[in-house]
Amino acid sequence: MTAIETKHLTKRFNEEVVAVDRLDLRVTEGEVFGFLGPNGAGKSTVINVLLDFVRPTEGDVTVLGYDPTTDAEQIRRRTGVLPEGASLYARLTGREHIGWVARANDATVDVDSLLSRVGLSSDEAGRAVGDYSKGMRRRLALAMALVGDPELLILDEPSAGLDPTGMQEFREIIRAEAGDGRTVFFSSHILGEVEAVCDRIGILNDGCLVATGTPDALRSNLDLGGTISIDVAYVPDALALNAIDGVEDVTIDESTITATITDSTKKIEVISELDEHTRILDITSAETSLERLFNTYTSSSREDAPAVDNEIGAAEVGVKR
Ligand SMILES: Nc1ncnc2c1ncn2[C@@H]1O[C@H](COP(=O)(O)OP(=O)(O)OP(=O)(O)O)[C@@H](O)[C@H]1O
Repeated sequence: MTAIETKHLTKRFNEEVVAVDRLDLRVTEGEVFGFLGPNGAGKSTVINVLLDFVRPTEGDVTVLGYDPTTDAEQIRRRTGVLPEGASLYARLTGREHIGWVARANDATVDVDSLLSRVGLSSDEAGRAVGDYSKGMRRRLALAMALVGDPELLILDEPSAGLDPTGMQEFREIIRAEAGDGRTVFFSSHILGEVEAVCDRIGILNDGCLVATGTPDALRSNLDLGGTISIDVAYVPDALALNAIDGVEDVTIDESTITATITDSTKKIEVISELDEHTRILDITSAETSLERLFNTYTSSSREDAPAVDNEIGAAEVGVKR
């Protein structure tokens, strides 16, 4: 079943600002969907529309089968939200925060067990939030979003401001909470975060969805290739690697030859060419990072964004379910 669907969703704030432009998006129930885009791409606006904090200018939206403009209450009851700048009260303890959210939502909750799911010990739960680290605050805010056991979790930039260890811990918690069929929709401009956690990614640029798919499928669809580094016994005098179509930037560092491969099928030609002229000792091949893929999609202006080719208007390149 579909957890989130938008059809031709457009949000204009005024004549000049088109924050979301004819967005067609489908998130399946139970998947972890990463909504990725640079600052100002329109991610928060979409989230605000899903929760009826902002009304669309045009288009249709359903969340868990409900229309936010008429049934926002139903959606909010079934959805846990971690907003970008979730505010906490310095004098209240972690436990008191959870109790307060539970009362406001009329939910029963085992406070300590919920807090331990996000990595806050019973001892920490009793401390005032003013003493919490950034990571602890973020984890508490996530626990608040989990009160009531929501079907859908919407996380807006969940790891903002966390250090790499904090981000890693947060990723693990999100992955664990995504079990049991819960849908997770989270926005980020940090590619590594999305790549590590999500089943599927949608890349938003200038209010338009420019690609959707699994991280692997997005990478292979663009065939951005990667690099190959080959350790050789000696570097041959004449090397014709640059002459191979799809091979660029050949560099030699002592006995290591490295080349950028823009067409991944050409790796084997590079190896054969070297094998003919020297003795190969070792081969290291690295695929293109999703970083490059992200840059490829988001560095383009709306006019020259990569072609889109499916019924929802973005390059859907495979769904892992
Ligand atoms: N209330 C508003 N009034 C006018 N313009 C707005 C409003 N809210 C957002 N915008 C504009 O809409 C565009 C999209 O903003 P949005 O906050 O949705 O992007 P974002 O992808 O969430 O960015 P970030 O990662 O920086 O939070 C931006 O140009 C922003 O300035």
